[in-house]
Amino acid sequence: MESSMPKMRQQVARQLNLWLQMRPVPPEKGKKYTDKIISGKHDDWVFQLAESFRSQSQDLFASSDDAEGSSSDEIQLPDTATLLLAEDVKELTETNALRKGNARISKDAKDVAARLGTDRKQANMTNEKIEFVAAIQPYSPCMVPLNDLKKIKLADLTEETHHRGSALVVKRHGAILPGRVTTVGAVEDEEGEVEDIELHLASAYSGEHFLSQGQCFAIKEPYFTIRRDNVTTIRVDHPSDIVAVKSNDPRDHKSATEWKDTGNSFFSSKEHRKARESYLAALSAADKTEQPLKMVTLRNLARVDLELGRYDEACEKALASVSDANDSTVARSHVTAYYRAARASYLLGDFEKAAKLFRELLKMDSNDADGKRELERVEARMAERDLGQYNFEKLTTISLRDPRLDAATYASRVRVDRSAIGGRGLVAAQAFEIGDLVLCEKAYCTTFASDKDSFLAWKLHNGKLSTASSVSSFWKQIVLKLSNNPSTLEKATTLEGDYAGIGTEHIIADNMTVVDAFQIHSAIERNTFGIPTPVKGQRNKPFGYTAENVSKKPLGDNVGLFSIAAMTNHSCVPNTRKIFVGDLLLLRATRTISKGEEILHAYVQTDAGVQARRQLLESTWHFLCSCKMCLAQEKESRERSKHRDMLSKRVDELAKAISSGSAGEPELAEAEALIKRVKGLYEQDIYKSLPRTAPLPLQVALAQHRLRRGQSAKCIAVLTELFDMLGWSFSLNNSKVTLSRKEGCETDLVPDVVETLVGLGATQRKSGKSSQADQVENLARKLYLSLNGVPNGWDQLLKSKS
Ligand SMILES: C[S@@+](CC[C@H](N)C(=O)[O-])C[C@H]1O[C@@H](n2cnc3c(N)ncnc32)[C@H](O)[C@@H]1O
Repeated sequence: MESSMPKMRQQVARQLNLWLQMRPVPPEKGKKYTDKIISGKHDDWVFQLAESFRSQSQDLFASSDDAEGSSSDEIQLPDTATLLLAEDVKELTETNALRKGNARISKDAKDVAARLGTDRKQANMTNEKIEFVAAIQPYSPCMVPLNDLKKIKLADLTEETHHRGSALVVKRHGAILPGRVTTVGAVEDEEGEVEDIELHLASAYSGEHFLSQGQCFAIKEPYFTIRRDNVTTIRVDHPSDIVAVKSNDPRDHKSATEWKDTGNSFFSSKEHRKARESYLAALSAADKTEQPLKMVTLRNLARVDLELGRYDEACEKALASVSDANDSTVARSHVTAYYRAARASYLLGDFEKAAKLFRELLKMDSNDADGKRELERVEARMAERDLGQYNFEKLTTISLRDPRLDAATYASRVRVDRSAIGGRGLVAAQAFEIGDLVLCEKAYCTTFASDKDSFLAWKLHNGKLSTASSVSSFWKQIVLKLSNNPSTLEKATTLEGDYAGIGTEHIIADNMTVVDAFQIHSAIERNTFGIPTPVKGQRNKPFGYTAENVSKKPLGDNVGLFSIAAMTNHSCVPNTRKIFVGDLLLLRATRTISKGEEILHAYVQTDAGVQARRQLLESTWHFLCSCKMCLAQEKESRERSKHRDMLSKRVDELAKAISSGSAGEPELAEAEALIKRVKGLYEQDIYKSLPRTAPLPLQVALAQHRLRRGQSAKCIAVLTELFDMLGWSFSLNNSKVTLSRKEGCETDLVPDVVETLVGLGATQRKSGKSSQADQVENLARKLYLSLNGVPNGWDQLLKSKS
């Protein structure tokens, strides 16, 4: 173990370095932390890493807050759970190899309980550590019903294996330690044998419930293994591997009415899972004569399923409750049932069904205010879905309070097809102009760092320690959402990943949808989008809102799954730019796109060097980027790019001087010469129409300067050259204004360019050239939209320049 430590440290340092490259943290700070890890002053180097991440995170936020003059003491560190290290995994594999075929050693129940008590104390003591998740060798969930499995006992667990074809029936023994990543505890079987149990991420929701209830449950095809501390344990990773078992306890024998009433009181106290189980028990206890009771219970079940996010079932149960004519309160209860079924359909995004059900409801009671309001809501979603009619101003404001927006997906302008670049791709179903909305997609699932139940975890996967992020809680959320709503399974199961798992099949066993937690993990690794957080006082969009009412930036990332946008392949010179409004992802065209052309966006920041971009693309998405920009930059001599980098300092200095008004004629002449020099350092043959951004800051400053001086013609000349450098062909003469480009780019255009155009339009208007002014403004508006995503702030910008 000792000998491999330096290597491991370097690996971790590399990972951390890569991560830091992508963050707004000064390089010297990043280096400090990676050096610490490499030198490894303490034996427990991972603890040191966690600590350095902690301080690094604080520094990160301190540095962003400093700029705004606020304090960093607002940072909240997350709770913790399990620590499982690379070395442990290696050690485990070795120990397990030794164990194979040996008999399980019976555990002393008192010892287990005592150990759990100690663990609890330790868990509390280490409450400030960042959690670790270890992705183990994936294994399949059980796909057969409990009745088809052979019942075994704890004493039958003899090998470190998955015990396919068997099931254990157990209940909790002693305390449990619920964690966000892993819940540990002990279970006992009928024979009084005791064994440890670990419920990991996805299985924690269902498992914790059974454990905390002390209720009997079955573990299908139990995975018996050895923990890092050499303790044997049953490990559960898939939620559907845990099944409730009917209790034989006479105290649990109640009438259908009693169960229903119990369910109602659990519902009142917001104990929704317990309420659901009670209603289910009521349904199985009810006999044929109790039809009205069954109908009421079904409606109540639909209500609790809505609360639990189980929309498929909520809809089904609500509709099942309207089939009985003997119900004495038929009319009113049918309205309630339709309302619940319609709401569930709405929340599943099935607006057709929702509208149909609300209309049925209004036929029964045309005055129902809730029904009317909800039907209007559905119709608004349909307009968004069919016509792309969004009120982005309003949505942006709402998103600052609650990023999960009530909005529909608009995807009719694109289709999924085979791609010439790789696998499937998103293709334009129509032609687009610069700034056009190509796609607006509502996330299937999101985790925001500010969510109450979001947590951070360092992830250990295939021996590599990857970034600390909220993706772990996202994984947990998404598996839950898929299990709860089988009709939405393909939102994640059809996505590309490294581990195929159980594929796209809908498998139901014991009334539960089987979701392969490892398959989903693999799919989200490749397909998750990071969503930027608006930070107080910082523009998180080129022009857009400043996030005045966001008081602090929470620790961690915001992530979302957008299944349509996930089909988009990458290019470093993409034809769309992505912008987020809450949990909506917008793709705007950055150049004209023809019908049938593949839609591309940039997975990484395109202003990073070609090597850094390629490295990141390869490590996360496993492909070598061969877009035009990568090929050009690969061909270019390093001397030329180094030379440009050297000149960039002077470019920035001069740009600053010109913008502040302190530059005189000599500086202006130097600026013009420098632009020519930098331009000459790009090889024309290699770059052709690709963006060349090195002189951009100086060109922008110069164009603005000319405009301020009222030198419109000179301003137009600078702008024409600037656009040419960015790969655009721009022409502005007395009769016509045109702008077009062959290649797109996500990060080349800066807001200042658009502002200069707006200013130019205003100058033209003042000098009586109103038709030309209209054209310039129209063009500026398109660029504004392509850059900003939403029209917010455009009117103010126009007014400020007029
Ligand atoms: C988010 S998915 C995009 C959709 C994917 N092509 C599919 O069929 O599901 C990302 C994966 O697409 C492929 N991909 C994306 N951009 C690519 C590119 N420029 N060149 C080659 N493969 C690419 C890689 O396999 C990558 O891991």
